[in-house]
Amino acid sequence: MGQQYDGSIVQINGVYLDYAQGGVRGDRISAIVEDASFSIQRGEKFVIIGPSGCGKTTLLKAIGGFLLPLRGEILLNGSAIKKPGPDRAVVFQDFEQLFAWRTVLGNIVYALQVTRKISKRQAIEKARYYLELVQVAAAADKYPHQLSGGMKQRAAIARALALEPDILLMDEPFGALDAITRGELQIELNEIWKRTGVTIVLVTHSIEEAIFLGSRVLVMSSSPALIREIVDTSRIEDFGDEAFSQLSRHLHSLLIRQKPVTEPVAELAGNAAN
Ligand SMILES: Nc1ncnc2c1ncn2[C@@H]1O[C@H](COP(=O)(O)OP(=O)(O)OP(=O)(O)O)[C@@H](O)[C@H]1O
Repeated sequence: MGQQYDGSIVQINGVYLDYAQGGVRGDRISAIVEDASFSIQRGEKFVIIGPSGCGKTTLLKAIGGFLLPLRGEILLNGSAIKKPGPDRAVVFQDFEQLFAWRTVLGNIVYALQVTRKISKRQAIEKARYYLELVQVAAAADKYPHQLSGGMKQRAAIARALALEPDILLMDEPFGALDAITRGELQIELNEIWKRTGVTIVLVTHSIEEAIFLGSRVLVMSSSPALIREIVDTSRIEDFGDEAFSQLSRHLHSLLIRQKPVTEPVAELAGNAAN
């Protein structure tokens, strides 16, 4: 509204989000997300972190088009988002995202056939390519109940990628996995991102995961649900290095102590608000 399009893949201008119908009461607004403004660049891994219940999923839902802003606007490639679409594929935390009565391959072929005008042969070819990419090709003919949690998540990621969306929206995708599988999938997600260049918007509770996966990390606060800071984490490669620890302390202080750290992290973190 009045804000010029800045060329980014997602541009959020003064957005208020609420689940209540008619949440505006006179001048007062009771919103879950208040006055959010930021942009997500094409091809970045944009991570959203914040205390439980602060509105991370709500923000993701709004980018997905499942929830329309009470005020403000969300632009996708310069046009206001009005509804969900296959240009934004979603992966949830829940293991039960696949149709139980279809095989892994069948799940992906079905998703492709309802969203893309391609033949069954092309859909199978594409599905096999993405199953290979996320290293779950051996389970192509299995049903979801025959898979481990990690394999189900891989299959859900393959299905989302097969749609070749502009944006992959991921809501705590590894939150229900054991630590070892989670670590493996984090590494693989970085590899998949390097190979596909897809824009990823990912919600997590984990500071370590946010730094490891994110190009930038948006830190939200609760009550009120505002954006505290957007931190540049693009140069961090490894869990072990000093820069990682420094950013981890900085995010920890924003999230847990809710006050800025005194050490000079600004240079490292940068102020990446756009
Ligand atoms: N469908 C809904 N209807 C009404 N209120 C909702 C709905 N979904 C979420 N909320 C409320 O909106 C607020 C933000 O929820 P949201 O799920 O976005 O938070 P979150 O930061 O993702 O939380 P968590 O980290 O615990 O998953 C919470 O107070 C929640 O109770």
